Amino acid sequence: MDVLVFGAGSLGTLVGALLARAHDVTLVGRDPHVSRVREGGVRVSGAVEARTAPAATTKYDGSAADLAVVAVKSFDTAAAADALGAGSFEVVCSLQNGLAEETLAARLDAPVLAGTATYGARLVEPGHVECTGVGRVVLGARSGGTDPRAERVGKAFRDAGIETLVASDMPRRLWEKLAVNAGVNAVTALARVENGALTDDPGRELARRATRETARVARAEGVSLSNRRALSALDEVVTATEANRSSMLQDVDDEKRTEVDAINGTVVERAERHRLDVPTNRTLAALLRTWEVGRGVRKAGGGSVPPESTSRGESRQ
Ligand SMILES: NC(=O)C1=CN([C@@H]2O[C@H](COP(=O)(O)OP(=O)(O)OC[C@H]3O[C@@H](n4cnc5c(N)ncnc54)[C@H](OP(=O)(O)O)[C@@H]3O)[C@@H](O)[C@H]2O)C=CC1
Ligand SMILES: CC(C)(CO)C(=O)C(=O)O
Repeated sequence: MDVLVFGAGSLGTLVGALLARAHDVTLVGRDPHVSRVREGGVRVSGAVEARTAPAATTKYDGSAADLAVVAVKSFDTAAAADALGAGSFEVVCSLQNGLAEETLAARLDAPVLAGTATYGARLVEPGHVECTGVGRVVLGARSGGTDPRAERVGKAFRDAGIETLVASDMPRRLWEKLAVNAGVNAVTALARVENGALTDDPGRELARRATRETARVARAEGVSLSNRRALSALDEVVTATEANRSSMLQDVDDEKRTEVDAINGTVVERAERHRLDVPTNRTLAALLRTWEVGRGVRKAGGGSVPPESTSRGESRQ
């Protein structure tokens, strides 16, 4: 398969380097990383060890490929879609957090698959990515059900030794991941703690509230995600990743823009469409946006301050 990986940062470089064990891969990223990959390939260390030599470029020239994997941060999704619009692909697959598939599908002619990744990745230096944890890629049709293109992409990932599941319930899986990220990422980033701190109160209860609210919004969107399932996913992730600094905490550590808009911000925005109140997500989003404005990584005025609590509080099903 010819594969284009758009967004060769931590996750894109890991997935692209692993895919290059079985496929022709081109990474689209930034210098000096791209120059280093061109000179000496990619070194993968940590939980997976590999050395591969994908092609790399800083500017996508519109060449066709069988598959485009999108791995930019959520706030760059629309720009990535616009750049990819110059090319032609049998299929495009996002591995980003949030609901990026919707943005891609709205802007691209090519069919778009939904995907999630629980592999951990960290770009150590140009040309060198660390796999901080072997997880799994789950992908499938955006609206659920089966899609032969998803089967082909799943096989391509497995042929390259990437743990991959092709699923027929992607809407639920995307919302379940969003519900976990809404709880874990914002709370750990604001409290500056590893994920394991959410094993105990008060962090545990705060994360659970954000997760419950998200599951409620998912159901309003027609996605079958019970509170029990979402909370059990939250517990599982907190236990399995207790030593992790969440991706949002890492962004805060590095004083970089976070994915708050795509995570808690999306929950708030979708809740408003259904006239639901999600006070915990609203407050977490406002605090993170306040931090972003304060650090100068976000323009002032973006996002609203939460109104005083209303009587329509979260349900506790
Ligand atoms: N890292 C991880 O372990 C995991 C990440 N994810 C998700 O994957 C997504 C990516 O995360 P991550 O890899 O950590 O993010 P990174 O910031 O490390 O990687 C994104 C890369 O894409 C580059 N990029 C953005 N736009 C362009 C462009 N137009 N042309 C070329 N390069 C571009 C960015 O460069 P620049 O910064 O200079 O703009 C950056 O190097 C996120 O949604 C994240 O939540 C999911 C699971 C695990
Ligand atoms: C699963 C979790 C919460 C692991 O830290 C994650 O997805 C993230 O940090 O973005």
